[in-house]
Order: sequence, then structure tokens, then C-alpha cells
Amino acid sequence: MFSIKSQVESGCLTSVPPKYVFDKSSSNCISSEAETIPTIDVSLLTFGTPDQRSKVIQDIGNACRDWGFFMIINHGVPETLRDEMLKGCQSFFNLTEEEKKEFSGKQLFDPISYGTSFNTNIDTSFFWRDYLKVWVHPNLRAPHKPAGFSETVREYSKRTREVASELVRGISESLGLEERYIEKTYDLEVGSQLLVVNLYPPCPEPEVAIGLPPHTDHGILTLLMQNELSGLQVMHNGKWVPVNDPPPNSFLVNMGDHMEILTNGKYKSVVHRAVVNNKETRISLGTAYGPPLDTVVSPAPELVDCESYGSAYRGIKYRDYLVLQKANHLDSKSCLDRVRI
Ligand SMILES: O=C(O)CCC(=O)C(=O)O
Ligand SMILES: [Fe+2]
Repeated sequence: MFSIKSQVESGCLTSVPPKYVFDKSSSNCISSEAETIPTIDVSLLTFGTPDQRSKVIQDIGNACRDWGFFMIINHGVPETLRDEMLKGCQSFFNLTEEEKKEFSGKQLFDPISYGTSFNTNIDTSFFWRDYLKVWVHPNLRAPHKPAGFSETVREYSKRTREVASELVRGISESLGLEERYIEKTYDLEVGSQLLVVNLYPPCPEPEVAIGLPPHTDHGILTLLMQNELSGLQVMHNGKWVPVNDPPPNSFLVNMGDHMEILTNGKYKSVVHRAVVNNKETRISLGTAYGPPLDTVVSPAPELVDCESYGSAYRGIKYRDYLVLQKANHLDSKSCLDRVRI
């Protein structure tokens, strides 16, 4: 399997090969309005006055309900660490194909896997994307190449995990639950954390290919950052909202399928996609937080309105959900639809 990076760098691609042509026609309506994606100052959760704290919790709740997606600033992850992480990822992808081959995982739960597209065994059209996936919690296993990368991955994973935990506490409160409710009920302290690095090389015909098709993320929430190039689009009120010019040093946060399951649909996972450009390589780094792999997640009883609707999703082991997602086409909310009651 050739990485798309090596194909682009071979200099032979003047058009998109047929295998990479992706039909966007079923849902390609780009929002023309200047939509404002909410921005949350997360430092107020820890350092704000009681009034500022309750206001920010309310803002988080509104952002989760209305968008399922928001940006965070003042999160405490140093800019130098973010830069170092981006450089480390770039250097990883710059290793030779021979060197990277060592990391091409064979199984879904291999601690490290390097590959291209999503699942080349079943993808009907390939995505213009190479990836590196690393399980960084509860056990950290990072690539031993390039030099120094594993230390950066360790530090980045630790610092982003702290931010995610803070956010989950705020989200718990925004639902009227005790601050640590979600964390305790779903054992998040020993939960899974999967780092996904996406590399999207320049594409000769960006309009006919896709970096990542419309999909939702499997975990509870995802923290995402990118190099200076845009490409992420978020589905909002039936239209794609391009995420251009996020505030400097911000993370993008999106609700995953397990947030939708555990809140019984109160906070929905958000469909998003990554488009490509014809100029430069875009890199994005997503960190997905979830429960331990063997935890069965079902809607929190406190959030199930038994009198009217009852549980909207059946309980499923996080591990089984991941298997289900990987065995099927990455396609909007199709995986979540399988656990809906
Ligand atoms: O590249 C992006 O902005 C999106 C990445 C993404 O959606 C993912 O890794 O799940
Ligand atoms: Fe995603």
C-alpha cells in the first residue's frame, strides 16, 4: 500500500487517480453565512470567579447542544509543545517508507499504526490522507523514531489529557450532574486516549478528492489541532461550515459518539470532514478520549427520561464499537445508527 505522500512526491500525479475520486454530491452544501463557532475560555473553569465559572459552564452546555463543536483558548498547553509536536509529526512522516513500514499496524488495537486512507481493505474510494495512530493511554507506546519524538508525544498526551479531563468535568456540570459524574461512571481516569495524526499532501484536483469523508468520532470527545492550513468543515444546520482561522494556539473540541450515547442524545456527536488543498501539506492532530476499552457505555440513568422516551441507545463495549466502526465504511453517523434503539 503506497502512502499518498510518496505518490505525490514521486511527481507523477497531475490529476487525481480514479481510486481517489470521491463523490461529494450527496451533501456538499457549504454555508455562505458568516457562522461564529463558539470559543470557550477554559481557564475560567479553574481560575474564574464562581460567577465566571457558572457562565462558562453554561456556555459549554450551549456549545455542546447547538454545535457539538467549539474552540478553546487559555487551555494551558504551551505553544512551544504544540510546535514541537507538529514538527515531530512532520519528521515522522518524512522518514522513508521503509522506516515507517515497521509501524504499519496489522490489527486495530496495535499500539502504533501507520497507514493511508481509512481501511484500505474496504474503502471503495481512497482518502487523500496518511495517518499515524498511537494509543497513548492508559499505556503509552510512541514510535522510537524520529529521535526525541516519543518524549514529545508523552508530554503532549499528558498535557492534552489534563485539558480533556477539565472539559469533561465542565460538561458533566453543564448537564446538571456532579462535576466528576462522567469521569467516575465511565472510569475515565484509566480510560483510552488515541492520538491520530493526519497528513494531507497537496492534491492536484482538491475538488474531486477528500482528506476524510463525513464522519463522527467514536470517543467521548476529541481535541484537535492543525498546522497553519485549514481544511476542517463541520456540519451545522445541514450545511458545511469551514473552520478557517481558529484563534491562535486554540484547540478545536468536538463531541464524539460516546458522548451522544452517555448523554442519551442530549449532546450529539458532530459530523465533520477534511477537505484538501492544492498548495501545501496540511497536518492535523486529533486526540480522542474514551472510556477503558472493556467498559460498556450506555446512557447515564440520570439523563434518561423514562416517562417519555427511555434509553435511545443500547449499551456497547467501547472496544466492540471501535471494531464496528473499522469494519464498516466511514460514513457520517452510520456506526452510531447501529446502536440506536
Ligand atoms: O483533519 C481534520 O481537521 C479532521 C481530522 C479528523 O476528523 C479525525 O482525525 O477524525
Ligand atoms: Fe474526526
